[in-house]
Amino acid sequence: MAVLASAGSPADSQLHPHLAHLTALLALERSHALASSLDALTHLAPQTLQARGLSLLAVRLTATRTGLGGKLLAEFQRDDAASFPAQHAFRVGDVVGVVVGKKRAAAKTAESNGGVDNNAEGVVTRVEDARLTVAFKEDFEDAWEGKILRIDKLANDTPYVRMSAALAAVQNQIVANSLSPILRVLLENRAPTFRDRVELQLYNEALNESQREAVSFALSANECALIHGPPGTGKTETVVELVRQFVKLGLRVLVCGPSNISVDNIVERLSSTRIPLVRIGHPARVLPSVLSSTLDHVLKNSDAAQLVLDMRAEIDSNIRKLAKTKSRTERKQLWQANKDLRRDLRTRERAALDSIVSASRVVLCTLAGCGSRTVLMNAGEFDVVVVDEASQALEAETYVALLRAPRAVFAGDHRQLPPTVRSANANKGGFATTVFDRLAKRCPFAMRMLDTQYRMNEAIMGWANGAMYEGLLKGHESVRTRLLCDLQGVSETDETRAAVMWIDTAGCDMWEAAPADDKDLQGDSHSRSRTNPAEAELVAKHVETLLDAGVAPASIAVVTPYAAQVGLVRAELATRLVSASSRVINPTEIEVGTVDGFQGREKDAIVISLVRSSDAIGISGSGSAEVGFLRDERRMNVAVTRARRHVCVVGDSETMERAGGVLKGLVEWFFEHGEVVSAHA
Ligand SMILES: Nc1ncnc2c1ncn2[C@@H]1O[C@H](COP(=O)(O)OP(=O)(O)OP(=O)(O)O)[C@@H](O)[C@H]1O
Repeated sequence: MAVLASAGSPADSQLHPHLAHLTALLALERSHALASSLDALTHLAPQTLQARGLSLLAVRLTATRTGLGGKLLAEFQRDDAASFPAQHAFRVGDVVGVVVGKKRAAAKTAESNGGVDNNAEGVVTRVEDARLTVAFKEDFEDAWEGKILRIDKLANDTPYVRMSAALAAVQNQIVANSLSPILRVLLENRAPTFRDRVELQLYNEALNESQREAVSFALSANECALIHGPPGTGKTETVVELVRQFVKLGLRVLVCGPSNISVDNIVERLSSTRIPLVRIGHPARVLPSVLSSTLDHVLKNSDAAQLVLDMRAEIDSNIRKLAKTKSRTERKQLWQANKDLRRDLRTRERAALDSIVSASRVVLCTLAGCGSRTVLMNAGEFDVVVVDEASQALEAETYVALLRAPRAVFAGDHRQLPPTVRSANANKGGFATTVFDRLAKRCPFAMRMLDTQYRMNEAIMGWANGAMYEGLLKGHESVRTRLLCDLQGVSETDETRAAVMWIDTAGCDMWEAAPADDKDLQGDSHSRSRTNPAEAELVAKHVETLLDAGVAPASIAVVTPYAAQVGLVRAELATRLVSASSRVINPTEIEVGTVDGFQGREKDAIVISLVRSSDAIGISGSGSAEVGFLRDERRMNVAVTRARRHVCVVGDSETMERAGGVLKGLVEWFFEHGEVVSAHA
């Protein structure tokens, strides 16, 4: 890959085999992720792109302001000032590119974002009916003034660039023999070591025994420790306590997760403590509740902000003058003045940002965010990195964070789904295997499991406990017997009294629909191809029964492994619920999604549509039914453990039993411990 092959890179013979393998897989994944966007942008007609929601045509620059970091905040509207097409897919946080005219220049390679030879890339900060606001690092006003423009949604290449750079940096450390202790454990197969424990003075006295043990154990790790948190066991609570303990010891902590939401969950809980912390990340991409912890916000309220206020005022006054000036020469001068002012502003703000970051005891950002300039400036200054949702993080992206500290704690659950990998070949090569997976397998002694869950009725927990957690999980007494009928306004019915239920389609000829294209066995495309219309009807009927008993729509979610089934269930719910005229329910309040998309979430009632149902067709030579990626036990684990009070599986028990393994066990457990109803009933 480009980064490893660059000047000063090690010779092939010095490449660490595992890093070389990861680098190759990263290249596959990156080109797969960028290819579809690149293809569309360079080969589809502008009108087609607009119809698909990927481009906005015939727009103009209507206003500019100066945002934090000297960024140019540009507002765009359609030339006719009308609303944007309803189907557009532009969202806050998206990376977009602006082109003068209607056509994009032909792509060169996938190396630049989307392959376009245009560097006017920005991040969407606001989406309104007829106005789009985008933040740019550079000035483009003079190029866009008075012109008809086109805005395209681009693939975000930044994470891939940062992962590449991290792998190359680690490789260089190997050559220089300067690997940090945590990287030595990972890449030289050294065993993690632990020091003597010290007595703990907890901030959160409510932590249970296993949470306390996990905190104390992680504090004693010299290189790394794993905190295994099955669903609802208070992983985040534990991580928050751990971070506070690290700070108490005088350490500087970098807290990361693979997604913005994983980071924000911790920011939300940590910000109520008095620890000086800062959340690094584009404000457009963070939860509104944590905005006040973002670097941009802290900067705005710092002393340094005063210094730059005058400069901003001058820029904005130039912008006002520009609106009144007709002279081309004068306009050019004003643009140039603003360019210079913004550059100056950026330099000053950068210095201020760096001083805020270095004064923070705790810095929080995504794993890929650790490769940003702001964090890089502080490289080497962190004592420990804490990675939450580590079992959802690509190994390559984890290295971006691991380069910043000698020691790490990983929290996650390798019994739930791994990170999504789009390229089938990268997946086959093991790109979804996480650092957490590797360490949990190689060094189980470096892991502590949280054993008390605060989410599920005991019957819901039961199957997952046996199948995934060696029976070590306990239900806290506050949740052990919780049912839907205990909720206010919910009446007692067979359904609301049942924690675990199976609506069985066996023998009902409710077959799955033939896949549209079964050739592509890559996870998501494969999943998109399966539906089961009769099952969708049963799901909608069950949801209606729950609503009739008084369960709130927002307390119910439907999950299914197959993306195509999501659409079918939504349509079925809309038809069924809207046609019942006595009901004042908006069917969209009931969340319907894929199992993969619902990881990390929970609801009082979960209805699972299994989809797969076949008789002789699809039975393999071994006699087991072909059930595709439903067989992944981690997917079933995630599906079932989203529920607090009620989980209802709608599916064909015969097909599942023939599939064997975890699915056979699921049927047996539900049939023994739950309410079973035939779809015939
Ligand atoms: N020791 C405890 N005593 C009482 N409640 C607790 C305790 N630890 C966690 N909880 C509660 O359990 C719930 C789940 O906790 P938390 O969000 O930390 O879990 P998690 O493991 O991060 O969840 P997920 O499975 O979604 O990753 C929260 O409502 C939290 O307040």
